Amino acid sequence: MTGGGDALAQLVLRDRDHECEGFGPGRVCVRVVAVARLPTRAGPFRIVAFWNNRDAKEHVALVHGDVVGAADVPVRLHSECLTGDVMGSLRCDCRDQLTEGLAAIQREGRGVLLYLRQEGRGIGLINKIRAYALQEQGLDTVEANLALGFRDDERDYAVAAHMIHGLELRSIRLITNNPEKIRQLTAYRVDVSGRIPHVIPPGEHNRFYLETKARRSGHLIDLAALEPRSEQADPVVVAPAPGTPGGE
Ligand SMILES: Nc1nc2c(ncn2[C@@H]2O[C@H](COP(=O)(O)OP(=O)(O)OP(=O)(O)O)[C@@H](O)[C@H]2O)c(=O)[nH]1
Ligand SMILES: [Zn+2]
Repeated sequence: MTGGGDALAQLVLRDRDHECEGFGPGRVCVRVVAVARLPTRAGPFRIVAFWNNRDAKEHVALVHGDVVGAADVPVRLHSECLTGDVMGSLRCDCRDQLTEGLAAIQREGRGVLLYLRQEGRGIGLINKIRAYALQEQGLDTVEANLALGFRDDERDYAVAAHMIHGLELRSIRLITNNPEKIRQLTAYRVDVSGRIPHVIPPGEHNRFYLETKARRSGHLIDLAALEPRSEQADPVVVAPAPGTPGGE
């Protein structure tokens, strides 16, 4: 069965009364609370919903193949980006990273994408839009966060680590360019047995953003080696109506 459904369903039963000392400074503890099939454009997944004891954020895992109890499982940690993931914003590379992350897991034949509700690298949607406004005045992404009184990256991966332990992944190959994710997960006792690079070619609007990630935030991205990508290349889904611009 796609997604190792039975083993995942068992986790819901296992976690009914789960309570541990928690992970990280916030002592966050999560429970697997629901599992269902999720056919996607990228292929078949199962979606696993997690409850946590600290806030109302509903984190989920998309699981493909048999992963419970497995080693060297490809794992992508995706941080929520409403503007990119949902609206197709070209200011960042998040939507392409999400699509490519799911595709990579399908190619590998198994894997997990954790969709983490860490909008704006943990500062939230309103503050991310404030940061965008500052970037329009010439600040880069790091400077904008600092000007708002935040660290350049407020994300903590304790919840992700607990989710990985909750799925009983023995070791993971992390799909990322961000060494901080590997550092934090390792500190939370996740066995990171390898790294799979996750580089999206730059487009016109996000080139400076990607350069800033490489230059200032330590991401392992060699932009010079990448061919530029043509943006807005998503095929239209609905054909223009006759009589409208672009229509018959
Ligand atoms: N504060 C802030 N957050 C942003 C900005 N642009 C994108 N984000 C957020 O950045 C997060 C994605 O993180 P990235 O730094 O792109 O990538 P990463 O996940 O750290 O690294 P990889 O694993 O290599 O992809 C999402 O939560 C976005 O909402 C920005 O200009 N300012
Ligand atoms: Zn984004």
